[in-house]
Amino acid sequence: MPGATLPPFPDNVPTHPLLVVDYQLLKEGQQQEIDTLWEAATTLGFWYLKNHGADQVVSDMFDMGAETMDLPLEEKLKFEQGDDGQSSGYKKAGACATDETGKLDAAEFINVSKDDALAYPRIARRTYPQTVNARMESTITPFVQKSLDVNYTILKIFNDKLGLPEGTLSRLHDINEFSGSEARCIKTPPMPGKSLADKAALGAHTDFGSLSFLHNRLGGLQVLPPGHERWLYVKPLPGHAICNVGDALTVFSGGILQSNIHRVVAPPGDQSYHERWSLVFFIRPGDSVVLRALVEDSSVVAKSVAEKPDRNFETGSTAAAWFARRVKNQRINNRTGPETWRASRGTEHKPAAA
Ligand SMILES: O=C(O)CCC(=O)C(=O)O
Ligand SMILES: [Fe+2]
Repeated sequence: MPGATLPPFPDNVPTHPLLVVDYQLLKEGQQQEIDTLWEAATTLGFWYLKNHGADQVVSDMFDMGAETMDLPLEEKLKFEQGDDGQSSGYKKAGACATDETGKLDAAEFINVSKDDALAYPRIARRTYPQTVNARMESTITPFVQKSLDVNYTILKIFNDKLGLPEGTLSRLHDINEFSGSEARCIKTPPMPGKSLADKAALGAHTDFGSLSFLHNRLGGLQVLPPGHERWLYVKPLPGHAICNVGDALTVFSGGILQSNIHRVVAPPGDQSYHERWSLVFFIRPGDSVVLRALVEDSSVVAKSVAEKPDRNFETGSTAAAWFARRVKNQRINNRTGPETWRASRGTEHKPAAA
């Protein structure tokens, strides 16, 4: 259960340290903090964020997740995301592949679209289980608003660093346009003694959108840092969110911002005997936005693209199509062979494409 006493993260497993960024100092415009953020975002693309002020609403979201996952499976399945590439709704464990061979994932989750959270009680995109509706105004909408605040603050800093005209990145993430932005609460059952390679809770991937604001209690998240051959755990730190860059920002910035590959495996050591809960808010570009490097808007981006002639930042895809393609091709019901998994990839397995 979220909030239960959990064994500590063991100190004998390989971890990757992340830079720590203080959100309050970012808000105050502290140059050193802005530079730390920039360093993290342009190298590994992952960092810890502290002093974000979201602890209470995160805890409430975990309660919402527990109430939802406690519903009978039959009830949850009425709200399944389906096989057409729609992300919002419930995803049962085992609905998605985690690799080319079609090995199944172990995580169930509930995704709530920011469009529904902000429009409630009007239905913008779809309906949800009653546990979600009951918490929409008290918990989910405040979490979405808080997460948007954090993400827009970071996007504004990236906008300046990339030398883009003021407001460019926020316009590409127009709050009033429908988008794939969503809140996700994930539950993974205990996986005691499971070999890590044997059971990925979530397969290796880059995030589809722009920025992810992640909260977890147990280990299990791993990154494969650029140039490394070994997966390394990211240790959860109390009160620290984990933030990471997604594919859309890599493309917009012409490869300056890094969207790094990651996965979720069984929590290490004694933690593997416990359910794993995590919570993410993903900000993604507006549905109509075409994913391409912003070369006309920034000489910094244009220079980066010119320096990477082997990479193609013209995806020819809108954010909506990019997102739907990736979601759809992970669904096991759509699998025809290894090509389906490959068709679900973003910037991670096709370095030549982005
Ligand atoms: O659960 C985690 O720690 C990470 C989840 C994740 O990578 C995702 O949902 O995209
Ligand atoms: Fe992810």
